[in-house]
Parts: sequence; C-alpha cells; structure tokens
Amino acid sequence: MTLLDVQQLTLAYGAQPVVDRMDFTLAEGEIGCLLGPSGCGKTTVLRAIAGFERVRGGQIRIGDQCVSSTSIHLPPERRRIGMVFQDYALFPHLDVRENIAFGLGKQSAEAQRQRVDALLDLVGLSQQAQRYPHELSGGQQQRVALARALAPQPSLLLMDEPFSNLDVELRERLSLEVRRILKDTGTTAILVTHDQNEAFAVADVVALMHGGRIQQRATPYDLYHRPANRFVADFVGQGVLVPGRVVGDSRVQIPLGTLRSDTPIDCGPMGVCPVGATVDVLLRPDDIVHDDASPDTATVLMKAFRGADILYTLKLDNGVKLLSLVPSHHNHAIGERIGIRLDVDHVVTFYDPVPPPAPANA
Ligand SMILES: Nc1ncnc2c1ncn2[C@@H]1O[C@H](COP(=O)(O)OP(=O)(O)OP(=O)(O)O)[C@@H](O)[C@H]1O
Repeated sequence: MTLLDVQQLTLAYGAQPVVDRMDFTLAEGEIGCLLGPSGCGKTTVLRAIAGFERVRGGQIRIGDQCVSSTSIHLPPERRRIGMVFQDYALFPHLDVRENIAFGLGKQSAEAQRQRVDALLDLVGLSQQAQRYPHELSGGQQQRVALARALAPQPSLLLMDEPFSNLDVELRERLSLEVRRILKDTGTTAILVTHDQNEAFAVADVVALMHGGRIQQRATPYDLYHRPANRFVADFVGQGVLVPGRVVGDSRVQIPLGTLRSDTPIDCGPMGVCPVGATVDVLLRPDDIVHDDASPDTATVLMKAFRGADILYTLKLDNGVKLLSLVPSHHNHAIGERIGIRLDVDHVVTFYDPVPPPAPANA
C-alpha cells in the first residue's frame, strides 16, 4: 500500500522557485532517500511533508489523507510524523528515559514504561537510561533521538542529515543500525542527505534531486549501475566517459574493445542508435581490471591509496583517461605501464546530438 504520495509538488520561497512538479511515492515500510547536492531543495521537501512549508502546487498524501495542497494544509502536529534532526534536539534537562517518553503523554505510566523499555532495547541503550544527553556520545544521542521519534509510532519518520555530526566510521555503523531498526519496526521513513554512502546504506529507494527536480528514482544498485543521465552518472560514484562508436544494435566499440549491452544502445530522440553513431560510454573504476597477462596496457598517471584498494588514474596511448580500482597489494609507481582489461557488466551510454557545424560565412 502507498503510504506517502507526493504529486506534482511545487515549492518556492517568495519569488524563488525551489521544487518543480516533483512526484515521489513510498510504500508502507519502505525507506526512501532524497539525495542531492547542497541547495537542491531536499530539506524544503522534507519540511513540506512535515507541514512546516505550504505548497505552491501539487499535493501530498499520507495514507488515505491529503495533508497538503493549495487549498489544504494540515498542521504538523496532526500529521503523525516523527522527526530526527542533524543536531539531535534532545531535552538537556531530561534523562534518556524521559526524553524517549516525552511524546507518550496520553498513555498510562505502565504502558509508557513498557514502550520505553522496548525502545531502549531496540536502540541498545538499556544501560544508559538514567544518563543525561551531555553524558552520551554523539552516536548515542542520535539513537535516543531516533527512539524518541519512534515512540509514538509515527506513520512516517523524517530524518534530516541525521548522521552529519558524527565521524565517518560511526556514521557508517549507525546508518546500518538505523536501517535495521526501521526494518525491525516496519517504519516508513525518508532520509535527507548529500552523502551517497549514507543513502545507499539506509535506503531501499533513492531519489536524486538537482535543479528542483528528481533526476532519477531508483534502487541504490540501479542508480550506480544504470544512471539515467550524465548528472546522475557524475554525482553517484566515480567514473569517466570515454568515446564509443556504435557497431550494432547493442554493441559499442571503445578504445579497449567492444562492449555488448543487454539492451539496444539508445540515441535519445533517434531511438536505437544507427551503426556508426558516436556515444559516450561510462566506465566505473570497477569496470577496469588490472591484469598482468592482458595485451592492453596503460600508464599510471595518479594513484590514491585507500587501504584495501588503490584507485589508479590511467592513461591509454591515445590519451583517453580511465580509473581503475585495484587491490592495494598491486602497488605500482607513477609512470609505470600496467596491463588492464575490461570487465563491464552494465553498458551505460549517453548520446548528445552534436550540433551541425555553422556555415563558414555565417
Ligand atoms: N527560509 C528560506 N528562505 C529563503 N530561501 C531559502 C530558505 N530555506 C532555503 N532556501 C533556499 O532554497 C533552496 C533549497 O534549500 P534547501 O535547504 O531545501 O536545500 P538542501 O538540498 O536541503 O541543501 P543542504 O544540503 O545544503 O541542506 C536553496 O537555494 C536555499 O538557499
């Protein structure tokens, strides 16, 4: 069942448009993510769903109720929404147990105690129940904030950059833990972040925003392996675009060989690309495999040590640059030639029509 249905949502601050006719849905129990560069409007969308911003067009439905449209605006406290913010926003004068119990006012003392005990157990803080926020680490404070938001069993949980105040290692651990907690409780949630690793760790489905629009809504896997356009390909993961020539319905030739796509090569308005068309082919660092036995070689231009792997920037003799992720025990010097071969699972091509040359005397 669809729990959140955002249709043709249009938002603006004064005369400044922020979001333009955005569609976004979430099924019950699904975790979505709004991902995108700073200023693309993620937080504004979240605030509109929470009821803190009025919409300029379109509508937002939660369950079977329209909560926002140009004529309807349900106040935030009537939307059954839980929120987790970047700065935790815990009450400093209440201990962990009291913070979590805060939104449970109408329940009996015994029901409250049982609910808080269950949540303390869920977020792994049963031993810290009597502590005050200043006596907790950042990660522990964020878990309290999550437990507090989940306590009244919201129909939808909104999380705005919840991990950005944490160090990288904790961010990774907590994001996996938050996903586990949301799945255990069957909570429908939206995460807002500009960090793709966080988006991939937490979400079932990611909407990548840019210029007030969703560029692609897809699973993390498809966003990486089947980017819909150049912006998505560039924002998500690393990679390079190399020139390719279409040599058949689903085959494209690039400097290191011929790739076979599982779908016909698309030339936009022209439909399936005719033989001879030129396209750009996306090559991810994991598409280029280091292989001493390969007849194809490239020169090491740069290298970035990443612990388990080294990310090499390579140059072919024809000047084309590539990225290759190689286990770090293959430690090559800059300027060295190394053997490489293609190992491409998903062929991603982009076609942009080349404008005809201007007449010489124009
Ligand atoms: N209260 C406001 N008044 C006017 N303009 C605003 C207001 N809040 C945000 N904006 C503008 O609206 C646009 C979208 O802002 P928003 O905070 O939604 O982006 P974001 O994608 O969440 O960015 P970030 O990742 O930096 O938080 C930006 O250009 C921002 O400057």
